[in-house]
Amino acid sequence: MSSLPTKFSSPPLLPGFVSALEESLGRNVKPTPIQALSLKWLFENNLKEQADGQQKWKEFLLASETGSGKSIAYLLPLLQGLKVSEKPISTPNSESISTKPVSAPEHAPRALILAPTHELARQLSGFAKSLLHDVKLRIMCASRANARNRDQPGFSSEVTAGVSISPSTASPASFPVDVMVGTPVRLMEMIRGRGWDWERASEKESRLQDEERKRERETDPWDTTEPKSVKSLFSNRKRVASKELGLENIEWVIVDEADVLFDPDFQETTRQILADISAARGVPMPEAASTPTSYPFNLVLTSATIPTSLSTYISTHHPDLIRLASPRLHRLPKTLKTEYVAWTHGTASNARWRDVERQVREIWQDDVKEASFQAQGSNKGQPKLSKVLIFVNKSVKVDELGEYLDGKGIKTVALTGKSEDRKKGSNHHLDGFLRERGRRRSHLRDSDSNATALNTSPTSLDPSQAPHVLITTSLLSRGLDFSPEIKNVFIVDEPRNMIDFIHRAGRTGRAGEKGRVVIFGKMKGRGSLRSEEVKKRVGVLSGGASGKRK
Ligand SMILES: Nc1ncnc2c1ncn2[C@@H]1O[C@H](COP(=O)(O)OP(=O)(O)OP(=O)(O)O)[C@@H](O)[C@H]1O
Repeated sequence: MSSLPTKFSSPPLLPGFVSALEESLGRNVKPTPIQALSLKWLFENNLKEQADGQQKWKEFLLASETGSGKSIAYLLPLLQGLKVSEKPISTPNSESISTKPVSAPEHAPRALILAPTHELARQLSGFAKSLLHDVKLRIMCASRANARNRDQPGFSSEVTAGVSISPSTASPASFPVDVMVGTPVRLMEMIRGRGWDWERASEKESRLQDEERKRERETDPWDTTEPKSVKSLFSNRKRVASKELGLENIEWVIVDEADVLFDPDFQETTRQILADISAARGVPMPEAASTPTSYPFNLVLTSATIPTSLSTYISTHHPDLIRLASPRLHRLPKTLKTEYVAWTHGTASNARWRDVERQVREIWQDDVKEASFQAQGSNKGQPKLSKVLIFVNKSVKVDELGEYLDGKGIKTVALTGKSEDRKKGSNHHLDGFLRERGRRRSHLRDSDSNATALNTSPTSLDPSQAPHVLITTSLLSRGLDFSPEIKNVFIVDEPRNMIDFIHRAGRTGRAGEKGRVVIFGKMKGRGSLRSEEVKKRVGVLSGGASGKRK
């Protein structure tokens, strides 16, 4: 362990990556434990092999607690690997383009990043882009917002590093994409050809992604067995449109949130994509192989939790995969405090919502007290109130709670798999809740007065005008890097299992910041045994620290 790198330095990293990291995360940024492991094993070894001319395809698992920086842990080796082996970009007049077959797919990236939701795909592509201010590579998010109109060729304004492509000037050939980020379903659409029933595909994707809908059966809340597989997403589809994504150039595949993407719901699609890439690169995979699989590309899986299904998949198919795990895997981040709140008005929905409202208001009262204590006589104006992220188990409860709080003058964003806003493909429905990183933010940090002026207009500070509460199901519990303004996560319904709990709780207390998880439950009398059990199990995840009961 002593030989693990303790700083990001160049070399081995290209100087542009070090400056981008410092710009985004601060001058004295140091690798987190999982990043140190990845720099050593994934990055340095790769360089050595490159130097010896003996490069082999690698398989890695990066496993560490939520908010511990797994994205950078894989992005650095990936982006540098692509940059170092980059070939000169073709110009529009070059031979390679003029001889390109008319039917060739629009994009032939060198890397794919798979994520379970389009919100995460979009955030990851933005995150990768923030590392590419100086080192230029092209990132594209394969979200629906970028999909071509069915009747109109061309593609819409897109995310690239350094270059913004607009529909009028965009030519995939003149701006070849290096990294494509997307959900398995959307990527499959691009690989196999869109047209195999777009509407049904999107409906099914929403259904798969909405944990509440796929797990709305009564189970032991601590049961981590996965739900039954759904039928193939692709069996009955017509393929009419041409393929948008060529796979023959792919050298890296990252499977983010691998435990979800290899669970029985997604596994078929994920593995189909891997098999398609393999075949495109000249190594067809035998059908229904339960034997070890060697893909002709680097494969990196990441996860904050390793359920049995993922572990079994890895042991069966990738016995040589190198597992890099941080010491705190399957623990809650150290900076996360857990608290328990008893239902005081009974457990019927409306009674519960009153307790939830009370807790939200208490947090804001504390914020006001804290702000006035800090201001001490100086007139600093309206205080900034914390944002609260609330998880419930069912979509119908998301809507109910949203309506209740809105009725009480607390503006909310209530999101389920079916929410219309999600279908637009951008992340605007999460504005104010997701973390913003990159040049703009670090510039704001350098000039606090400007930041204050920009972010604290009276309307944006007023929770009856600007949403300070986000309500959702487990749908948004995976991978999203929420703003540090979300200091409180409420777990209103009993968590279905500990894996689900870890991911929900882990939306706060990220990157060493303080966070608080409030777990509601029946704390006395009949039905309180469940809460006792929850408390015990959460205590184990926190390293034995017991939470406070109100
Ligand atoms: N070395 C570092 N120092 C400080 N902050 C960091 C560092 N590396 C990453 N971060 C920040 O930590 C936050 C969490 O990172 P990231 O989203 O990659 O975590 P994660 O491990 O993937 O979490 P999850 O399991 O929830 O997906 C991000 O805001 C990221 O910018």
